[in-house]
Amino acid sequence: MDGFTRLGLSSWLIEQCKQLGICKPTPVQENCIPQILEGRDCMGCAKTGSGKTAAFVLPILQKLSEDPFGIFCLVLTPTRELAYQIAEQFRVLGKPLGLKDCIIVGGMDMVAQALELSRKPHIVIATPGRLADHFRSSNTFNIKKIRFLVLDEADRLLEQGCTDFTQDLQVILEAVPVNRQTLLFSATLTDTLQELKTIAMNKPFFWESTSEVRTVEKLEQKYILVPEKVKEAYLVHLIQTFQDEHEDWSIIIFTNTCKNCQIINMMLREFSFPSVALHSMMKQKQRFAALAKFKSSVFKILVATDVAARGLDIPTVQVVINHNTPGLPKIYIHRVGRTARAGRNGIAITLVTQYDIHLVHAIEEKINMKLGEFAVKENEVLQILTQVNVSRRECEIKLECTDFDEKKEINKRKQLILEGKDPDMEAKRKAELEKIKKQKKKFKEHIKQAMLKKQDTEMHRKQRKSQEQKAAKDQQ
Ligand SMILES: Nc1ncnc2c1ncn2[C@@H]1O[C@H](COP(=O)(O)OP(=O)(O)OP(=O)(O)O)[C@@H](O)[C@H]1O
Repeated sequence: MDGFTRLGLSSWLIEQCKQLGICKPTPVQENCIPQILEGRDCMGCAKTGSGKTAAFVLPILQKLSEDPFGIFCLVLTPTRELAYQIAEQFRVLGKPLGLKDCIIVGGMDMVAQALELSRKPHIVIATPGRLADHFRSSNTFNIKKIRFLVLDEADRLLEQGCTDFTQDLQVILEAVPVNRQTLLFSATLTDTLQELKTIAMNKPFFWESTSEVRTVEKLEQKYILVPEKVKEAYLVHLIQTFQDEHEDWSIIIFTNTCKNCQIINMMLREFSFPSVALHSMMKQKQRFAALAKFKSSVFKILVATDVAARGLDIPTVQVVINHNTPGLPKIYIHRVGRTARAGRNGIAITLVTQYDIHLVHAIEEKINMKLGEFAVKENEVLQILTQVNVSRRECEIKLECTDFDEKKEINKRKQLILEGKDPDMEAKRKAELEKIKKQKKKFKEHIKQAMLKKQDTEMHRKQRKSQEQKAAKDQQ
């Protein structure tokens, strides 16, 4: 019997899978699909690029085909780009059903979205913030009868990171029926397991891929130890090398801030590299356009913040470069998971400064393997060092001449107002917190120094005593 038939999927769905080159189920699909078809809640934790999306899309489509009504399923996901990608999988696999889907994400026209929602699509794919806004502002639709609630990248949706989804999630969870089927997927579920169990309350089936190493086998993982000030020269050298040595190449570079992302992209363009940026300070239309150009290989380099770290499935990406070492191992796992997907090869190179070595140790402990050192021709880097540093500085100055920082400040204030907070009060509160933090740090340092001094005095006292005892013995 065919792999997918064995799992209980209908022939029309199997035919759709074949058209996408999906012929044999991956382990997460093999284990989760039958349980979902049986009606159980499910938590699936499997490595990046292992087919988790189809593991929930396929059984949902099958159930929808048996009893079609809208709104049948709600999928929540942390980023806008990911929402579009998931919608595409539903569309392609669900084509024979005449599937109606609706994407509800920030940065797009809210009135048009409300209209679409009122037309009762079968599947709604949303980022929590915008969907919660719809609930707060209108009552033209409801999701009281949905059969499935999916949280893709579930752990991220529960985290209180730079974008905190928890309040919006609360609004949404109050609007969905209790007797729904809840499906939670991610490559890094385990840290948030207890919280997730409060959402998937119906004795969830939990499946985790059993593998010692948390990243995929075909991913080569390397690091380069570099001083902070010469990172860009190494970056340019690495890209140049890949360009020279490979015909068909495609790279994602992860950076720590929107500003850095913008500057690095500007700088790479100065060196005539085909690069494009993706970060949250860009307008949504620009974000989609950038990603589309990268996906279609018009641009071979995507410089991105962590907005692109999770879920994006771009098979042509062979290299991931971490311009900064991620502060959390799970962010590392998702970032490097943008390459070596679905059994392909890939390489991830992390630029590490002397201050980040402890972060690398934490990553190695989490993924259960050591990163190897990437050999670099230092003399070649030295040759371009000055040119690259000048170029970076020029780009910084160019950016300072635009209203980038101002825009950032305005965006922050807008966000605070949306959250019902007073931006000026918040700024005051932040400044006070900062002051307290500094005082605490100073106090800690003071105590540390006092302890060291005490230890030092104690050691000297012991040394003196033992010398005196020795002298007394010698005299005797
Ligand atoms: N059974 C299969 N056989 C071959 N390819 C598959 C199979 N299932 C899914 N794929 C393909 O594998 C790729 C990765 O799948 P997907 O994006 O669902 O990964 P994921 O597990 O969600 O990864 P991430 O954790 O990064 O989000 C996609 O291009 C998808 O079409």
